[in-house]
Amino acid sequence: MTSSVQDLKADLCIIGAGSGGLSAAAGAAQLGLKVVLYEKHEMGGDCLNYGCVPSKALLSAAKAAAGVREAYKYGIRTVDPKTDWEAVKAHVAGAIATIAPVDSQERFEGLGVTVIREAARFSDKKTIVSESSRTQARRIIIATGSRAFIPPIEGLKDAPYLTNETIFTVPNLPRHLVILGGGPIGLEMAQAFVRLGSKVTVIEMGRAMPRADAEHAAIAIKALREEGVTILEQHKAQRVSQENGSIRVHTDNDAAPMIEGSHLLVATGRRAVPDGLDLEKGGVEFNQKGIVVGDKLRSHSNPRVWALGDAAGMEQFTHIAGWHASVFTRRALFKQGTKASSLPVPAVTYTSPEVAQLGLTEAEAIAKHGSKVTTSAFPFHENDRAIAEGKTLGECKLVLYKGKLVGASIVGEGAGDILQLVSVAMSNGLKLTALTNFISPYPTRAEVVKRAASAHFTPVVFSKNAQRLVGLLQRIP
Ligand SMILES: Cc1cc2nc3c(=O)[nH]c(=O)nc-3n(C[C@H](O)[C@H](O)[C@H](O)COP(=O)(O)OP(=O)(O)OC[C@H]3O[C@@H](n4cnc5c(N)ncnc54)[C@H](O)[C@@H]3O)c2cc1C
Ligand SMILES: NC(=O)c1ccc[n+]([C@@H]2O[C@H](COP(=O)([O-])OP(=O)(O)OC[C@H]3O[C@@H](n4cnc5c(N)ncnc54)[C@H](O)[C@@H]3O)[C@@H](O)[C@H]2O)c1
Repeated sequence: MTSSVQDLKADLCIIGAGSGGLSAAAGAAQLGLKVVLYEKHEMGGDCLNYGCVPSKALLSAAKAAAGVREAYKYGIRTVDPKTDWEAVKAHVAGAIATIAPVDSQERFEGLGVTVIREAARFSDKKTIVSESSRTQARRIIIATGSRAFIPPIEGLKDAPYLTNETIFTVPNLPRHLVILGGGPIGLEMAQAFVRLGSKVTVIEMGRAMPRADAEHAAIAIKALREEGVTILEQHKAQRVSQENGSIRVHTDNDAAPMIEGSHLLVATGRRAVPDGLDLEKGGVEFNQKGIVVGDKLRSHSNPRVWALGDAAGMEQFTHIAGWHASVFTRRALFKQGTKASSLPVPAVTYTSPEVAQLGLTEAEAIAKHGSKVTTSAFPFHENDRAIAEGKTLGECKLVLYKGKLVGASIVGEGAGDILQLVSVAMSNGLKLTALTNFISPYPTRAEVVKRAASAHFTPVVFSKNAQRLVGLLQRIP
């Protein structure tokens, strides 16, 4: 520590200026609290710099290429698209640069937040220190995110592997990208690169998209395979070796015991990393998932401390980090009883087709509630907008327990946007009838939600009893 250490007092000290930390800082500062925010790297964290934004920007470039390839289906003649990798990277960088001001130091200083661009750590239970500062705070938020988990596979650490921090700036478009992991990162990147012209092989030790509805995941996986992605399920990577500039991944499955590629992307999950935080000095308990907090997001061992986003060891999404900031604000500042589990969690994998999940999957609902679980579904191939646009692959499936919504899964074009309708209904405890009792503009894809909900009532609405009732009512003049 330098001799000129700045002593600060704060209502709230936040470590990490990613989605969770920034949302909490903006809320608290605008409510009049004195906030000190530490960030050791880039403002905006993973989502802006190495996660959601670059991945969705890359996917959009890839979708443009796919659109050109598909144009003939609509009567449009084109030539085969060519990828200018430098220009694609410029598009990705441009998206980051356009959003960056919203997360910038200047914006947060404008809100009254003291921003310190240094690594922070605990020096005791209520004090955070950095190279040039010491902050005593009434409340402390740990929002330090997560990092790519590199599994202990023989030879991997010595191989020139890529992660989400390097894939978006890789110098040349990979000739053959081998991806370890068939989760959202692996599959989004697989589709992006195959569409941009790389050969792509995904090695997954279990089922690809393991957390999604099994039927809907299968639809998306089939579509990716049809586009040329090789997806090897039930293949566990066991060893990595290098040979004449290429990388070999050796698996435990004789069907494909060795895959050789030009580049290797590791996408085998993400872990919260406490290194450098001196959590023991802060009396903050930590395990391999993250900071030990319950549904209230508050450390059991040091109640002054809260954990938000990926550091809290729950679902790893930007919208969850934002929601955690909201839970903190409601609990700590407004003394409300909101918990992290108060609302159902949406998860969307942005492949084409998208796979969007909310609350329980059908399998999870059956495991939890048993045989009274039913589903009500509607296929995209009966949706007029999908037909008109030639994108009929997909389905909306509502999961019900005793007629009450407990989950939903949608696979298809725009699934993530369409899911929001169900999210509003479920989050606000609306009855299933709420999803039938509105005028849905025609022709929209989101009509599938109304049709799936209506399908649940069809047997009753058009039953013999209903026909009898209508017959009787007709006698009334
Ligand atoms: C490739 C990829 C694609 C993704 N796509 C999506 C998506 O489409 N939708 C979605 O919802 N989620 C997506 N995610 C997940 C999402 O990015 C994370 O869940 C989200 O960024 C978590 O936010 P956070 O605030 O917890 O952490 P982060 O955004 O990681 O921020 C943590 C910050 O803390 C800083 N920090 C750490 N330690 C210290 C310290 N000691 N002192 C000071 N600063 C520190 C870090 O530098 C970092 O800036 C994606 C992730 C990846 C990797
Ligand atoms: N669209 C989105 O919202 C989005 C996109 C990307 C990432 N994310 C977030 O980032 C997190 C991390 O994503 P991820 O895809 O890296 O992790 P993940 O945990 O979702 O998937 C990792 C996959 O790697 C497999 N795997 C692990 N070790 C293996 C081995 N040795 N050989 C073969 N397969 C192996 C696992 O079985 C698993 O299916 C996600 O949980 C998600 O919350 C979200």
